[in-house]
Amino acid sequence: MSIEPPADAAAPQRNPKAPPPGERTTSHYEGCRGCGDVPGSLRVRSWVGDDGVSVISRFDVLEEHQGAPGLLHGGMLMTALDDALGTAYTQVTRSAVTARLETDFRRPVPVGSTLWLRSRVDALVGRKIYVSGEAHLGELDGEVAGTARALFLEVGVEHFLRHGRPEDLEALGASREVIEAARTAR
Ligand SMILES: CCCCCCCC/C=C\CCCCCCCC(=O)SCCNC(=O)CCNC(=O)[C@H](O)C(C)(C)COP(=O)(O)OP(=O)(O)OC[C@H]1O[C@@H](n2cnc3c(N)ncnc32)[C@H](O)[C@@H]1OP(=O)(O)O
Repeated sequence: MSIEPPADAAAPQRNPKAPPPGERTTSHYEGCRGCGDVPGSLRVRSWVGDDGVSVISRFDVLEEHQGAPGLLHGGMLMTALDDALGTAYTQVTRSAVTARLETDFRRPVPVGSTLWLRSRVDALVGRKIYVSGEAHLGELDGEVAGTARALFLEVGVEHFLRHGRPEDLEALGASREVIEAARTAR
């Protein structure tokens, strides 16, 4: 399925409630293995870009992220890109999940390096959010190690209530009655 935004799609507008340029973005979920502060997380950190719409993210590549000897696992790079692109859309719209993520792996990434990612929303069409980004080696204008394009689909809170585990959602403040009602809803 294509994830090319329609040529006449409206340019995304910045959400006035989003943090200002330069400010650190908050993790969308503390338990996230991309950006949460939990064991096993890649600990991707993000900041709002100078234009107030793009997002800059940092990923420090460690031993535990290897795929081949001394080199970053491709799936880990995809996780970092998914998270960075997901953070970019939260600057302009409500919650959404990744429907499709396309990644090009352009350069091997050595353990011990830092990746700087830049991501932005390209278009919003109904529930569809088209996002793209690049991962640069060492600095923001460093060599491009990977590029990604993604389609996120906006979902309501009922998506997480219906498909998620009750104990995780209760920890976020949802009552058991609300969770059960959402799980049994058609
Ligand atoms: C008290 C509770 C509080 C909870 C708070 C939670 C806060 C969280 C907030 C924010 C999260 C940010 C997270 C960012 C970072 C991490 C991102 C991830 O890892 S997400 C996990 C991985 N992704 C999934 O698990 C999706 C699994 N898939 C689905 O659930 C469905 O497939 C879904 C929702 C994506 C779409 O299902 P449909 O039934 O809603 O929609 P349909 O009808 O299938 O598609 C709508 C349109 O989109 C196109 N479409 C769908 N999938 C496509 C694809 N793969 N490629 C191209 N087009 C696609 C279709 O062709 C259709 O297009 P036409 O309207 O006909 O033009």
